[in-house]
Amino acid sequence: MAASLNQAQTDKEKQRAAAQALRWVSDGMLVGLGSGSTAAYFIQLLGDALRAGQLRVQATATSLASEALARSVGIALVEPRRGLRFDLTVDGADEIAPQLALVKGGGGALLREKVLATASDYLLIITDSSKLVPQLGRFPLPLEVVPFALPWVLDAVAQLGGAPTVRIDQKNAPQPALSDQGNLLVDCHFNSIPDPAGLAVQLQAIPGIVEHGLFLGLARAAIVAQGEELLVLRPDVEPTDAADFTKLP
Ligand SMILES: O=C(CO)[C@H](O)[C@H](O)COP(=O)(O)O
Repeated sequence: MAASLNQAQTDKEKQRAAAQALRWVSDGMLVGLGSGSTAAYFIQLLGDALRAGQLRVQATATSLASEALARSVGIALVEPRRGLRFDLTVDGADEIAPQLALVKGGGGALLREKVLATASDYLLIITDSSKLVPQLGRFPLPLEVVPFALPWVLDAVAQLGGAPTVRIDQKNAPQPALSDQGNLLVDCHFNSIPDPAGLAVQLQAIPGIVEHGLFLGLARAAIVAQGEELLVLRPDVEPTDAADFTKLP
């Protein structure tokens, strides 16, 4: 695992991962745009490439913030519709464990992120090295929860050992943070998640949880910047130097 980095080093890694991801975008693709700071770097670079006439793509974003950024950099957006599938979705992550098991939703966009990941032929994750973990659970697992169901969801998650807390809107404390869909966000402090698939089944069975932040079996590859290295991680494949790839592996 990487030594801890300062903010400037982390930002540099995020930018390098995002720049590599741009090399995997082909002309004419329909692209899903992720959320968070690493995805924002990618959206900006994609906008640069479009304005320079190097690429033509259309996109859909996983959050209102990413949608606004995409518009501002000149990316043509398509609305959700039946039959719509994405060639590639590029998104960040809060944790990456072996086999590309992920925790996502630190930015509260987990529902739309999972919708687009599932509607994509290729989910590519881009992160700095701090996101690599041997096991999921150190980062609090986010849930999107229907407000009416909150008390019972908190009881049920506490019984699973998740030590749930309702996320606060930092700009409007002590008001709770709301997702783009107007739902509440609950962060679950499991500390370690030895059986992510089993936990996902248990969470899906709790009424009122609209979505959880475990992304299992969805990512096809992750580009992880680690200092000067750029690694491509894939399930069941040894990490590879990103320089070996100029298109989707
Ligand atoms: O899941 C997410 C948002 O819901 C983000 O992808 C995740 O929080 C990573 O963010 P960042 O790139 O800022 O580290």
